[in-house]
Amino acid sequence: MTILDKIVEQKKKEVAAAKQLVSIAELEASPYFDRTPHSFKDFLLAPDRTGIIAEFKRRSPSKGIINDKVLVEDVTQAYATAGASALSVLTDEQFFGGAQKDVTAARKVNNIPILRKDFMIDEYQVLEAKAIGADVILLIAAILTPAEIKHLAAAAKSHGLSVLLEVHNLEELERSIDSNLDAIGVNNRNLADFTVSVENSFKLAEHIPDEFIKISESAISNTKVIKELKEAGFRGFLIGENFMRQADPGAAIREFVKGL
Ligand SMILES: O=C(O)c1ccccc1NCC(=O)[C@H](O)[C@H](O)COP(=O)(O)O
Repeated sequence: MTILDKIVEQKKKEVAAAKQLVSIAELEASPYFDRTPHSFKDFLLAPDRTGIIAEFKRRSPSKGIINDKVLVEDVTQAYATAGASALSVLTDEQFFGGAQKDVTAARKVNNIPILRKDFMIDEYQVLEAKAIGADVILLIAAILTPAEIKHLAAAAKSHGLSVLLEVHNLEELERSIDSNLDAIGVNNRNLADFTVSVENSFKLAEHIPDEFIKISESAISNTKVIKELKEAGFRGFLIGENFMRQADPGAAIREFVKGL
């Protein structure tokens, strides 16, 4: 069983439990439910921002604890002030040490798009994303069928949320394209064995249709590679560990953007 299988198995249990605890009517009663989300595309294409999607990530299956000493409000505000185009906040607790309340805490102090970073398998989680104040959801092709992607992307759109599809190879990309997607992210981390290679983004770039914003995800640790990715057509750069492993992730992003 791969780590991804384990995460999905756990996620199914969590979603079933959440449905018993919080009804859809209660999610819809959240003060954030009627909020108009920020457009992921608009912020990624804004010339005065960096294209960086800066991630708040306490730990991960591949690295264990990365940083559990910092506050989500402090780090995400520092990310936004440094020029991040969007924030990514992990809400998976078991494997990443995240929480849904982290998104709401980041929402209260930031005015740029927030990606609810989790393993989405059910429409209920899309409603949760809206209720906690997120603007963007992630759909991971490796764990979803084309029909599930279509359904979840349409559900997100109907609530004004942007949709980022994550792929790892050409087969996933070709079977998952859908008109309700806003952006396609190439994950440079193989989620089955955790090996990383930014080459994966360069390899898949030309296969991503132009109507979708191209995003490169994971293992981005220097500004030289961002310049090369931009030349290959990428407009978004999802960076977590490179900032979060520092005692002060805000200082780390400030230093990083000087090199762009
Ligand atoms: O990061 C992991 O170990 C991981 C393991 C299994 C599934 C997903 C995983 N990461 C999710 C991500 O996609 C990254 O958090 C994100 O792209 C940022 O990557 P990085 O800059 O390398 O922290």
